[in-house]
Amino acid sequence: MCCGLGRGGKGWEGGGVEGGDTCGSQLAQTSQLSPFPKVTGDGVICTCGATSRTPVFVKTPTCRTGDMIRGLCHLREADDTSDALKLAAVREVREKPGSMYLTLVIVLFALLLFYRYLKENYKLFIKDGVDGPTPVYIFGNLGEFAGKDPLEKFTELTNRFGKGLTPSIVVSDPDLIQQILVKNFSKFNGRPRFLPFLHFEEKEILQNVCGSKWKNMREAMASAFNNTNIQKVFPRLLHVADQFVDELQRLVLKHPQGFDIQKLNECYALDSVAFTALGLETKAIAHGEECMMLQYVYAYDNSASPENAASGLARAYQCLEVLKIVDIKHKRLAKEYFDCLSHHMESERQKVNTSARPKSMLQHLLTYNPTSRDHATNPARSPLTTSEILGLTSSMVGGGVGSTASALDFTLHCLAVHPRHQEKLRQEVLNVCGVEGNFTIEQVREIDYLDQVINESLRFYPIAPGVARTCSEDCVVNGVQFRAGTEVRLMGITQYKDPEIFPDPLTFKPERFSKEEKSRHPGSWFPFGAGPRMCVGMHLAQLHLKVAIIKLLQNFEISTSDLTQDPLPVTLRPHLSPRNGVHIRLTRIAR
Ligand code: HEM
Repeated sequence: MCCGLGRGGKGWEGGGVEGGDTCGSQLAQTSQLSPFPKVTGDGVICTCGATSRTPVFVKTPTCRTGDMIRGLCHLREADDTSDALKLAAVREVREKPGSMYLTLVIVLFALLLFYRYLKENYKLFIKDGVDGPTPVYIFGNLGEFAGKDPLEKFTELTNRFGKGLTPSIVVSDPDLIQQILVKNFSKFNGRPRFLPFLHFEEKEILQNVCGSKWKNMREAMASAFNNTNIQKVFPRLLHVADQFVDELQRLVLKHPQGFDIQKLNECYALDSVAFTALGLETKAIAHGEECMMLQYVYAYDNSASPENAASGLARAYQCLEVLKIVDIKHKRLAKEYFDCLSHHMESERQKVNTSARPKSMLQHLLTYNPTSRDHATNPARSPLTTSEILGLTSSMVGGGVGSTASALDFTLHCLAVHPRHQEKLRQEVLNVCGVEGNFTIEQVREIDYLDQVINESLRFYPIAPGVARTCSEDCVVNGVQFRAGTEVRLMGITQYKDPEIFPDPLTFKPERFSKEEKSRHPGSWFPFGAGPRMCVGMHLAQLHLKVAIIKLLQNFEISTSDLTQDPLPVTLRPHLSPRNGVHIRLTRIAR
């Protein structure tokens, strides 16, 4: 076990998809308290002007940036002033030697207090017996992550400090993971802030809320994603998948030597999530990047991505949330996007009143009304407010689009570079679903090997390399001390490459997920999270992936192109995504 990484900078947790942040609860705790006692009053010499009585410039910690700049300007002015003024200043200082000394003593005392505070804080993990890299005051272990791939750094730290606990606190022990996510969920039910630049409406999304509000919203959302509702929206999914295949056909004619399929996958993910879950036709496949909703998804993901330096810093230092003002594009798009969702929600509300049965998850939410009996047994259950429904609607787009698109990217890449597995899968697909045309949801669920291929792709390229929770009360789990307020990161990625859990981990072997070989510790495989807060859209997501893959395999052979890179270079946006696109070549299967 180890501890003490500086928080922020590099990290991942997207649309509910969490990852191994470069984190450090030591730093987190440092930043929660005001670092300096406020030192003002007569005779205190500072750059703030307001409290200064003399032209002597000493930077005190109470100064804000603006004040500092102003102070520095004063200093420059002072340099240029006449000797007479300088003499006057010196005289004034000489006249008040007592106040000078007093100021110095106060400043030194404040510095001493601050140093002791830091020292105590940075001993926290040592006291609790949690081993880890030595943190630097203020910056934690942030420096160790500078210019490095955060996933590789986490793996290196796990190797250095063993499986168990690593920074802020990162857990990679299957038993402890299971305990935290499932059995001790009541003490670890919150999720750390992963979107530093939230705009007003985004605060109500499921990924961000906690406590009884989360419980009520989650129950409503879980009931909207039940099996019956998923079955009802299945024909819509087939419809979007047909558009996906039509567009592929066009791209194959235009680029017979291969093309980058990443953007089209994003469009498919948005159109399918929006049409099935919200009953909204976004038409991203038709309009591409001109689609406003797609632009919003990019901006939203970017605002949580470590690729975005401003938000990376704001994740590390909460006070830097002010940098949100530079996130202008995201702000503009968030407004347009929420206006569009509100408008759609109202029109769906009209349809609910006129049609007998809800047809999308959104319509289910609009009619969600826990009975008074439910309310008596569980007071957290209450009808949803309009802004909660809007928040849940947005959770589906924010949580579902980027992650589904990335999962499709990686699975198609794996099929392109492993033609033998692709052929085996195609044979199963054709046997069950036929060589062309539509199929039923039951047929989709029959294709076992499809599950295995998707799981193995998620193991190779985990969209969510880990998930995160916040500890709500001091507790000891499996002999390990957790303090209230600590952020706990549960790492999957280190286990997915562990030969003791997944033998021969660098080989793509879907069969390791077959029923015969499946038995493994539940805390060592959780691509959709685990416990009460796991991905609420998992079943729908799997269906989206499967339908696209089936349609594609019915129509095309997938192979590599000259630009294919294997393994695929990846990045965090904030979930794991291909960094330079997904270059494949498709060949139409002749019938
Ligand atoms: C392959 C695609 C997907 C992957 C890999 C994925 C993965 C995840 C993960 C790892 C979490 C965090 C779970 C935890 O903290 O234990 C999560 C949360 C969430 N996901 Fe997904 N997800 C996918 C698709 C979807 C889809 C299609 C939707 C909705 C339509 C969705 C909606 C959500 C929501 C709302 C949450 C937050 C749940 C909560 O906080 O209660 N996800 N997802």
